[in-house]
Amino acid sequence: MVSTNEFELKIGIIGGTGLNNVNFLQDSHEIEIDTIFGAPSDKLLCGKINNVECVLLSRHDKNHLTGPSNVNYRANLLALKKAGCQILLVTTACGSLNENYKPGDLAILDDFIDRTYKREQSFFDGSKVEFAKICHIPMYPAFNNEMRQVIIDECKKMAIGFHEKSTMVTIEGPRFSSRAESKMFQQWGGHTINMTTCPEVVLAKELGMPYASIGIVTDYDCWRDNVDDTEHVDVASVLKTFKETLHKVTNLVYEVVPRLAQIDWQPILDKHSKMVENNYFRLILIIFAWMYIDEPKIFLVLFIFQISLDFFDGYFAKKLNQISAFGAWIDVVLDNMSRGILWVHVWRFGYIISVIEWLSFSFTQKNGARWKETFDRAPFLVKKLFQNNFRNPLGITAISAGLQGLPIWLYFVLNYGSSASGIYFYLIRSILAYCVIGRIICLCVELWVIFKNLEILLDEDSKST
Ligand SMILES: CSC[C@H]1O[C@H](OP(=O)(O)O)[C@H](O)[C@@H]1O
Ligand SMILES: Nc1ncnc2[nH]cnc12
Repeated sequence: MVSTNEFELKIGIIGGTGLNNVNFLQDSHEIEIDTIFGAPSDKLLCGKINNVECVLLSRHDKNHLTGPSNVNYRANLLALKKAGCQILLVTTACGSLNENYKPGDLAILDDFIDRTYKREQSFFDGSKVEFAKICHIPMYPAFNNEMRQVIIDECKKMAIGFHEKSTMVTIEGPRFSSRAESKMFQQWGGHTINMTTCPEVVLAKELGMPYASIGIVTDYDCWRDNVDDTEHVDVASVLKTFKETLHKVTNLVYEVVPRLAQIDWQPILDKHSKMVENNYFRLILIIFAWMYIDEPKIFLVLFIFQISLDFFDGYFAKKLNQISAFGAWIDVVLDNMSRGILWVHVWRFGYIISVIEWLSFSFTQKNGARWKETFDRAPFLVKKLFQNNFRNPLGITAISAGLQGLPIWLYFVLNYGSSASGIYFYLIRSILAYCVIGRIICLCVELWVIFKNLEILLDEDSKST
């Protein structure tokens, strides 16, 4: 039995250069997975190592036709997550920036220096509702220490030449470094150098997937003085050393995988379910607020409390790396529910607003690749609204004032507004006018989303008949 506490571990393994077309899984079969960020580098190979479920993905595809800058790292990680993997074990062929890290050695990464500049570094780029918030993910520790310790223990047992720590410098490539760069990276404290750790390690963190990387030192890059020019890195030398080292890596993975399955991963991955519990609490508050809708004081306390819970939940989720696609989804569901209750109460035709909100939500939840197309060709207003995750004057007017603020303000005016006089009267009316303008902007965007997606659905229907 390989699971602990009913938890069935599935390990995602990303094979780097030299491991492109090596199938070291038992009972394997291929599956194809698409993601909202596009297709991964290759089909996924599902199988087992010592009875532990694993999913193998070739980083550069089986034929190594995808260069390091063109790897769709987001799709790769999301596809492995979609395939049910909770943790990621990866390999990377790397150069050495330190005399002690010899070709043929293994380096267990513990830090990185990012020198890439052409890659998508985050799922949270504002283009997907599933990843709608801004995510300032902490990067210490970058690599999972439980996994690193298992790899280190197994290297010791197997008497493999290895290094417990390694700061990886990831360059953009595809070219190797110049000598001046290579020497500079040494001075920066880099031990090893490759072209793929970034943004892979960053994206794994964003998805909350523990990640460990085994570096296979294949060359001394080009910083060494007084050596023959033929001893500096080139693709042939990388592949030659890799070939000689391949058995070490696969043997190590065979030993590491069952040991990883003995770790109790549940508490480590539990951060996610904690967020779900907070959302249950929010749901209860919304239901109570609903029950007290005719008693404004109680209603407003409960309602504002659940909104602040949403705000702090989002804030701490980001700080504690507890962000999940489910969290983002349930957030919007609860928002729509609570607003729906208000709209129906404050206006006879309020249900129409709620229906429009739910309809546009249902369309933005569609994962098909064509959803992205709708945004690529969006009118100016829509693009502007989504810019910087709604953190722009138009976004704040539409989302904060129009979408969130207007129904609460209407409720407030309905219960307290009529007694206001003098400057308060004008203040209340001015805020109301600002919120109404925001709601009209929202309405335009929602209607655009709905009609654009209806157009796509009808188009798909007409093609299939
Ligand atoms: C073919 S040499 C350069 C290439 O090798 C490494 O690939 P990976 O990290 O996927 O093992 C390195 O990062 C470069 O992409
Ligand atoms: N010297 C090097 N620089 C960048 N990537 C590498 N992959 C293997 N060796 C490398």
